[in-house]
Amino acid sequence: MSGEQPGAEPILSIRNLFGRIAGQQVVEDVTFDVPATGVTALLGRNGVGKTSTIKSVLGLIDRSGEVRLAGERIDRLPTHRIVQRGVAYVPEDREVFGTLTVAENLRLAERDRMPRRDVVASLFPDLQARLEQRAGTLSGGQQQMVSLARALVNENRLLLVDEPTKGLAPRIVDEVADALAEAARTTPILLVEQNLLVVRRLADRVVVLSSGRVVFTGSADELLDDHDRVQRYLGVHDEREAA
Ligand SMILES: Nc1ncnc2c1ncn2[C@@H]1O[C@H](COP(=O)(O)OP(=O)(O)OP(=O)(O)O)[C@@H](O)[C@H]1O
Repeated sequence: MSGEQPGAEPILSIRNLFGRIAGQQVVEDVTFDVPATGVTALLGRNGVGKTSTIKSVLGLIDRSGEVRLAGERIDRLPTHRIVQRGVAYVPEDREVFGTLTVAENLRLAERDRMPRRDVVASLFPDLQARLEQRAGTLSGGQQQMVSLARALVNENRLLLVDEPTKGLAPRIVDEVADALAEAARTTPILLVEQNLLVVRRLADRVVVLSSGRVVFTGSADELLDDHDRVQRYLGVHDEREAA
């Protein structure tokens, strides 16, 4: 957890964001900030629009509204320009190149002149032993490590990470959370996460969506300590049930 400086400029500022998929409104007038340090968790029941919100920020779906990265408007930029400005995306379902090796997957992601291979090696020692293995033959947890490593090999200003622990065994969930905690020491993260134990461990702030709209913003502890709210917004009693 980090102490946010009061009044510090947010790394991401979202105002009145709308997103559409196939003519359907899936993000409706969403407004929130991501502070310049720590982890902000984007929460909500299945299908409320968490992934669509991230995709709207990145310009991966049709969107309107105002999005600023450290004060600079990015809502009219194409996705590759947003990524070039230092926004990394770790999509849901990993999306590694299955027929390529781990090393090839990592090399393709290198954007900086001095890629941070040492950071990746120390965060994911297991991958170092598997550099020549085809990514499609890795376990789900190992593929998630590749997906995270592809983001962390570059220096970023913001990480957008979508459900990184989905479907993983508890021990692997801990490893992924360890890597995110380490990454968050230097880079702010907007994290979509269903596992509330992970949210409790990593997140400073939470933003809760319902039907494409923001229904709660506040500290992670404020939400998670309020079991009625957790039940109402997330459909589970507490973080143990959600895990
Ligand atoms: N490609 C698509 N075509 C049509 N509808 C879509 C598409 N992708 C998402 N949607 C719809 O948009 C809405 C928001 O989906 P989204 O994936 O953003 O929700 P989510 O909160 O991330 O859900 P989950 O937690 O289940 O991943 C849902 O009603 C979903 O069915």
